[in-house]
Formats: sequence, C-alpha cells, structure tokens
Amino acid sequence: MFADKKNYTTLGMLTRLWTLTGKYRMFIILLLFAACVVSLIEVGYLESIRRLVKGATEAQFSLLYSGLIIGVSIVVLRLIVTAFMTRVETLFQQKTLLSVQSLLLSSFSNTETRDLAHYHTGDLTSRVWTSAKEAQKGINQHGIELAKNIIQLILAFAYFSWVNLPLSLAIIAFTLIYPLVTVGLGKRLQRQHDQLNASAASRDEILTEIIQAPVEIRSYGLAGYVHHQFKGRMDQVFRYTMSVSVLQRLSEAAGRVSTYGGMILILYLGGMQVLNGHMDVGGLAAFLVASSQLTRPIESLSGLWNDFIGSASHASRIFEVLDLERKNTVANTGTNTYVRSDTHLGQLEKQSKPAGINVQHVSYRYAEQEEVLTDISFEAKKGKLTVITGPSGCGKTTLLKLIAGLDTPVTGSIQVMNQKNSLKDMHEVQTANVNQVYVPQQAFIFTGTVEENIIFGQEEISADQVKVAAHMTYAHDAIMRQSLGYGTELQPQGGTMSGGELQRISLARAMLRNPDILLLDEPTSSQDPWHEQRLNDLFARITADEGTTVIAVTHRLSLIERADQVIYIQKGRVEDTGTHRELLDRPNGYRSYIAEQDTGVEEQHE
Ligand SMILES: Nc1ncnc2c1ncn2[C@@H]1O[C@H](COP(=O)(O)OP(=O)(O)OP(=O)(O)O)[C@@H](O)[C@H]1O
Repeated sequence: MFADKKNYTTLGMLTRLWTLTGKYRMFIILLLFAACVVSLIEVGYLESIRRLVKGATEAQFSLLYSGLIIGVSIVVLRLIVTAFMTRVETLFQQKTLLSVQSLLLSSFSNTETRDLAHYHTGDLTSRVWTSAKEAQKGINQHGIELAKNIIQLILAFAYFSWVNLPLSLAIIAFTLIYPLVTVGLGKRLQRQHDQLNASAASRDEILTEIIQAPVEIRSYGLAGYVHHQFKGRMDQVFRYTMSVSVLQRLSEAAGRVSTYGGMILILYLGGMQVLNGHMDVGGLAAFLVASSQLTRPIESLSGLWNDFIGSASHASRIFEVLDLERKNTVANTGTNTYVRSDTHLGQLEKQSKPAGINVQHVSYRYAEQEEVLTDISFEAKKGKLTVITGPSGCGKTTLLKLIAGLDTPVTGSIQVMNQKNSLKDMHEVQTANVNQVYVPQQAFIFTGTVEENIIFGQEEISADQVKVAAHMTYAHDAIMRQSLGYGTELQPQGGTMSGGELQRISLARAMLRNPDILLLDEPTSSQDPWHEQRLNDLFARITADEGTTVIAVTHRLSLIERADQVIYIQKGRVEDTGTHRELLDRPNGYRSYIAEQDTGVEEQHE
C-alpha cells in the first residue's frame, strides 16, 4: 500500500532534497558568492546612511556629499548584482525543479501498478507540479535567503560593533526574542501545512474528475452535485489556508513587536550614552535609522523557518511517492525475469524470439488483502495462443499484469524461456532482449495525431509502416474516415473516434512493435462480430506465421475456441488447463461457465 511515511524532521527533509539535486551545486556556489557581494554592499549602505544622518545633524557638508556618493554607487551596484542573482536563481530553480519532476515521473513508471492505484491522478499531478516546485524553493530560494541573511548579519554586526558595541549587543539580544517565539509556532504550522496540502490535493482530484467527465455530468444532471462537492473541498482548502495565514501573520506580528521594541531600546540606551557623553546625537540618529540592517536579518531568519516548514511539507509528499519505488525493490520475493526493450519493427530476427513464458507457483495479494492469485502455474508456449479465462473477479487481469512485469508476484516466478526451451541458462534468459507488449483493455490515447498515437514514441518509423500496422488491425478504414486521416488529433477521451476504433488503434500500436510476446486484455471487448473475427484471425496468424507468443485474457467464446491452450481460472486458482474441447469434457465447472457466457451473449443480442 502506501509507503511508510518516514518521520523526517524539517531539516532532514530538506537535506534529502538537497542530496537529490546536488549535481547543481555550482549554482549554489555562484549564488553564495553573489550573496556575499550583496551583504558587503549593504554595509556600504549603512555607512552611507550614517554619513548622511550625521552630516545633516552636525551640519558637516563633506559627510553629506560622501554619504550621497556612496549611496548612489550602492544603489547601482545592488541593481546589477540583483539582476545577476535573479537570473542564476531562476535557472537554478528550473534545473532542480525539472530534475525532481523527472525523478517523480520515472518513479511512477517504476512503481508497481497496485501501489499507484491508490493515488488519484489529480493528487499525483499536484505532487509533480505544485509540491515539486514548493519543495524545491526550500533549497534554492529559502536556502539561499538563509545564507544571505547569515552573511549579512555577520557583516552588519561587525560594522555596528565598530560603531557602538554595547548598543549592538543589546539590540541583538532583544531581537533574538522573536525567533524564540516563532519556533514555538512551528510545529503547529507544519501540521496545518500538511493538512492544507492534503486538502488541496483532494480539491485537485475532484477538479480532474469534473474536467474528465463533462458528458456524464450533463447526462446524469450532476452539475449542481459536483459544484457542491467542489465547493466543499474549496471550503476545506480555505479553512486550512486561513489557519496557515493566521499562524504566519502571528509570527510576523511578533517580528514587528521586536522591531519597534528594539527601536525604543536603542533610543533609551543610546539616549543614556548621549547624556553620559559617550555618543553624539547624530551618531544615535544614524544608528537608529540603520539598525534595521541588523534586526532585519534576524527577523527574516525566523520568518524563513516558516517557509522551510512549508517546503518540507511539500517535500514529504514527493518522498512518499519516491519511496514507493524503493519499497517495491525489497518487498516481494517473487521474480519476473523480463528485460524489456524498445526494439523496432523488423529489427528483430525471427529466430531470436524467446521460446515462451513459464509461470511457476505464482501467488499474489493486493496490500494486506486476501490472496487474489494462489499457486498459479502454466507454460505459454512460443508461437501459440494462450487464453486466460474465468468468471469476473477471478484474477485474470492481475495475472496478465504480473506476466507483463507491471507488478511482481508475492511468491513464485515468471520467466521467459530461452531458445532451447530450457530455463537452465538463467543468464541467457535474463539478458534476452525480450520485445514484449501489453495491451490493456482500456485503450490509452494521448493528445496527438492518430499517427503519433500508433507510433507511440518509437523512432524512425515511416508512414507506410504505420499504415501496415493499422491495416493489420482493421483500423485503417476508420482512420481514413476522419477529416485528416492519420493526421487527425485525438484526445485522451478519444476525440471523434469510437471505443472499438480506439481499441483497434491501440492494437495497431502493439503490432507496429512486432512483439515477441503479446499480452492482450480483452482485446475484442469493444468490437462488433465482424471485427472480432478479423482480429481473432490476426492473433492466430501472428502466432503461427511470426512465432509470436500471445497470451490473451478474454470472456469471448470466439477467441477461447481458437486458443491453443485455455487456462481456466476460478477464485484465483488454475482450475484446469487444456484446449477448449478438452476442458468441456472434464468435470471442472468449465462447461457451465461457458454456457453462462453463451447465455450472456444471447441475452445481449435479444
Ligand atoms: N488495485 C487493486 N487493489 C486491490 N484489489 C484489487 C485491485 N485490482 C483488482 N483488485 C481485486 O483483485 C481481484 C481480481 O481482479 P482482476 O481485475 O484481476 O479480475 P478479473 O478476473 O480480470 O475480472 P474481470 O473479468 O471482471 O475484468 C478482484 O477481487 C478485485 O477486486
């Protein structure tokens, strides 16, 4: 199920984030260097203020002029350095963000489907987008800000100590009250941040559903209902946003108290020094005006803590997903020895095709639930059509996904056999360049043209090859009926093509890859009888002529009858194995299962 949520501290979280994007340390060095320059400039700014105020109060024109020249130079320098820093910061932000997002995306593709199935698309999207961005800010924005403030504080303290050490110590001691107050609010703030992120994810979930199902919403008259649901989630987000804002404002207010309190303290202590003749009025005025350069870094250091807490909360959402992948590499004892490749059409020699698949004592369960597959064993021979059938919910799709390597068996093994039809040479098996394709029941269509959907990321594929594949699966005519033929744009919901047509497009995508092993989940479920028979012919042809090993999950009698071997599953166990004819003659419940399929078909036709 979900990855165990590790109890990282805020700093632990940020450290882990830092190690993820460590290859961009060069940017950090540049930014730290720029932060040092900015801090030095700030000291020049202090000196400019001191000269201007002292010059004015003591009527010293030379001080006024020099203060002005220093001030103008500082402003120009500051502009240049700020422009440089902004560029480097933006670049750094982009690079590290992309790096974390790529990690997350690769984690999605390496995480077993059962684990990802617990997450909503909207939630995962917000983790890749919002959380990755906000978490990254912890390092490349707040982290830099932290370093900048520390350097600034050290330099400002050195400068003020030179001007007036006792007053500087007093003001620092007073300002330190602020972080002590705000750190107390930190834990509460972190909890509120976590809840805010969770409620924002739940809002994104419903938003995705509303956008994905406009037809269903209209046809069921659900506009009011979904609006109500959406509003409910928005209200929840609003409540947590409010709590977070209030807590943040509270700590900011504490900062303001310390600023004003600090000024009063300076005026009081400084006034005493003036009366005792240790300081002149001009010096005190200058100290007061410039003192914010000392107190501001301390305040913003504590404010930064709140920002770190926010980033850490987002970082935990990222790590939760990244840990799913890591968890999977250690959780299962079962094995699956496919090595998949991006082999192109025609590149594979026929004789290199693996000899088949051996499923041995496979058991599987989803998370803590009961076993859905128990001790499944069978062999799918090379160049043969194996059909897996059985009542709804018996575990057919689960088994096919295990064979496809999308999940790993809890126990048992699934192995590709080598040419000698033997499993002895495991090294040979494991390094075999197996070209295997899994076609899910629901055609996956992405935004792009029909041609792009068939090519599906392969390189160096010609338009003719795409057409050959579409002809093979009887998708060509339907494609040509579209306004732009193969150039017609499709959407994830399909656009203007029917469910059956999209299914044939997704099968054409598989054919284009000329697979050694073809795994099909209900490949004809959306087809009319004519297309169903043509596709059945195709599956039989590619097994006999091309030597492709086909394993299909189906309830359709027309495909079951053509199978070289039928694996009949009941309640997660192999009840019997043989040809359709053989199974019908045995006392295994298969005959009544098939009779029910027939009745179902007849009822549908009535
Ligand atoms: N992601 C999941 N998490 C938990 N349980 C699941 C998950 N997917 C499937 N199951 C359960 O596993 C069992 C087998 O499901 P599976 O989809 O493999 O059955 P099936 O034989 O393919 O069914 P059908 O013919 O209806 O498609 C079912 O009881 C189902 O509820």
